[in-house]
Amino acid sequence: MRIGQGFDVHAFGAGDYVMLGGVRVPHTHGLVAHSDGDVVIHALCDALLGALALGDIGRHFPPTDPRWKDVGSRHFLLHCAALMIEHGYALANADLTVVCERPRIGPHAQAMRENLAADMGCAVGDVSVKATTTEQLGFTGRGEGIAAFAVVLLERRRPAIAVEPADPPALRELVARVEPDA
Ligand SMILES: Nc1ccn([C@@H]2O[C@H](COP(=O)(O)O)[C@@H](O)[C@H]2O)c(=O)n1
Ligand SMILES: C[C@@]1(CO)OP(=O)(O)OP(=O)(O)OC[C@H]1O
Repeated sequence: MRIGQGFDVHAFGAGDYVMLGGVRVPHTHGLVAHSDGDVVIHALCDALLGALALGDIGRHFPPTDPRWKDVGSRHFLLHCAALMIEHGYALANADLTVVCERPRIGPHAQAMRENLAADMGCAVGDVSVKATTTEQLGFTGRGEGIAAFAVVLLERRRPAIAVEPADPPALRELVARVEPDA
């Protein structure tokens, strides 16, 4: 078994929605980022990479690389899930906490869980999405941005297989064809 944790922050900027867990959530602001700014997925990617001791999201997708400009973060998650499979691990469970005053996360948590589970090739019941405010304290409390924490546990459930870096549809096909309980 391997454990990993991840943390990310993005500041609010211009816009009228935020991407969180692959869900487009209407809001009074957007998130400033090189990619789509999905702070939930970035924290989850870092937790997966941390569990595998493979560095961090910026090592795999440098924020200076124009290829990742405005890219949807589910691409990054599929890549990390493929690395997990390549190294012979499956997700036991993931537990995520989103920290912000607004937007409210509760109404969107189930849709986020479904997206994240689909991208990691696991059951929705293995992915938890929680939220909290910081009681108006600190940068999240002042409404300056969103923070997210992720913890994952990986189980060695299958032999390692070779995975070539690939486009999102190919990564999705790879994740889908590996049964969660295989
Ligand atoms: N952005 C958020 C923040 C919180 N929630 C939900 O509200 C509950 C109470 O939050 P406190 O910070 O006052 O403890 C929390 O447990 C979440 O269920 C939310 O949906 N979105
Ligand atoms: C996701 C990446 C992609 O270039 O950029 P950002 O969207 O700015 O997000 P951040 O969490 O600051 O950095 C990680 C980068 O890999």
